[in-house]
Amino acid sequence: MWALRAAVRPGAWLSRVVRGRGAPRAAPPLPACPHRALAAFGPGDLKGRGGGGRGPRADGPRSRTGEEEEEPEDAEEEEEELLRRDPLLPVGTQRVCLIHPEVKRVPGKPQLTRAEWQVAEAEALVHTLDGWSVADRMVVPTKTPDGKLIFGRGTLEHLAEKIRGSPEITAVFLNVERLATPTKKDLEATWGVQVFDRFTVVLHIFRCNARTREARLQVALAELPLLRSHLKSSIARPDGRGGGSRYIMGSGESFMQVQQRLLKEKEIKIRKALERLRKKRRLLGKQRRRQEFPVISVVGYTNCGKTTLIKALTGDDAVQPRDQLFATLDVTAHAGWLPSRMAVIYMDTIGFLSELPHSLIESFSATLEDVAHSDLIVHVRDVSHPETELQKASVLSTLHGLHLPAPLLDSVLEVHNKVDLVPGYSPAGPQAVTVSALLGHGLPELKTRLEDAVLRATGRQVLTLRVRLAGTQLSWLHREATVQEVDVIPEAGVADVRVVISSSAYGKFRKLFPE
Ligand SMILES: Nc1nc2c(ncn2[C@@H]2O[C@H](COP(=O)(O)OP(=O)(O)OP(=O)(O)O)[C@@H](O)[C@H]2O)c(=O)[nH]1
Ligand SMILES: [Mg+2]
Repeated sequence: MWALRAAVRPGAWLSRVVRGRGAPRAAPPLPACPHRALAAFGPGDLKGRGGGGRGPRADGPRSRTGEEEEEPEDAEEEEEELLRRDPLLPVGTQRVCLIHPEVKRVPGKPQLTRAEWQVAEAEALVHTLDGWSVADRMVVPTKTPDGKLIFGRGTLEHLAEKIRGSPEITAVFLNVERLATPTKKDLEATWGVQVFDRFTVVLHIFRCNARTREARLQVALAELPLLRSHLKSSIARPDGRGGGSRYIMGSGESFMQVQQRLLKEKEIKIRKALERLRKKRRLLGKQRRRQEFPVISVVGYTNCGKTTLIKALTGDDAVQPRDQLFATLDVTAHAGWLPSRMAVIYMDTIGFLSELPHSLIESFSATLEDVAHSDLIVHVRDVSHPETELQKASVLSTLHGLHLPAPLLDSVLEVHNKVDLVPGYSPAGPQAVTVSALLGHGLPELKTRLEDAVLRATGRQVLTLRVRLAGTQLSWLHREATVQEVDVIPEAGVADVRVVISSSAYGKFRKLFPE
């Protein structure tokens, strides 16, 4: 008896299914975006993040089944027009005074996030912007963080004194979700520098990192509330120069009404374009499921190492991890192989952030649709982060908000990453796998755990089947299942074949080749 090791080739069909994700293309230059953010996309990346035949290709594949709706010819030009060009933040060096309004704790109400963490996170956002640095940071108590005034008169004046007396400060980053335009203008007049809120800063980072058509349109959709608020405040100008009450000759509409109508039309167009792209994405998801590749979604807090881990698991050199918040803004698919040589697809997803501005969550939640359709979720955690537990809580609460199927939520595999930065680290529970994605430590153990979980989740099994060498059984198994090993028994004209096979494929096999 002699043994043949089965050669499992990636197969063109696999790369085809993996490829059609995301669809980045050479985007027109994005003005005023930090060089640091753009630099991370090498020239090759503009052709498609996956690169190397594995990543998404320029325009997504046409469906072989003819199910895909034809895209209108001028769709791309129309989309270009929907994307705003004027910068959200000033270009060049900025030394920011970071002001974090801290709401007094309500007794008896648990506080999930601590002020120091929120300040540290706001600082990380500032550092993501090219040329921006934090000159000073202050935690200022407030009772009304969402009110028109935020701070009382006395505090406001004290801050004004401090800011105006510090010439090195060129802007203020007020760590609130959104500032109403009139409040922003009042604060700017009092403090004598530009004032930015979290929404604008995060939106700017998103805009700079958005490469695919879907991500760019999502950003454009998230920007609409900002445009509406600017419109309202420009029209409410006390000098009356906003033109709100003037009627456009013959139209019966005031200037305000025309602008509002244009914004509404823009929103409808963006939503339509997004729906078109999402349909395409769902179709590719369906194709993947039809081919029965198990899908593993890799989720986690931003900067925890999701992309690095996928790169380590797949060996995909075109994957670009970066030390930056929100480096990944699109869900991308990458092929990998587990120890039994079963092909799987890893989905790299957008990182989570606590208190992500609302309209961004709404715009980007569709990207996480794919997570609901995966077979397994891997939750990557940066265990070297001082607030790793709070990050975990934040990720879990976002996952629960996605209304995922219960078995998927119950089977989440936790991966503790960056253990190289925590000497002697050992996880609290026995369930988590510890790795260093960067150094490649712990990956064999992780792959074994992934395989067990995938087999359990997908109802696949590892079987040894006896086949006749003369027939088509062996080639059928090669096509429809993952052949791990073939032990040929020449004298009997048969072989024992070890396969990973889904229950439906096994049913078909038994029907086609009854024993
Ligand atoms: N020391 C160490 N650094 C790591 C490890 N894994 C990732 N990193 C670093 O952490 C930073 C972020 O890594 P990414 O893989 O881009 O993180 P991400 O979770 O994909 O981030 P987003 O896409 O922004 O959400 C990079 O600088 C990586 O080199 C690790 O195991 N050890
Ligand atoms: Mg990433």
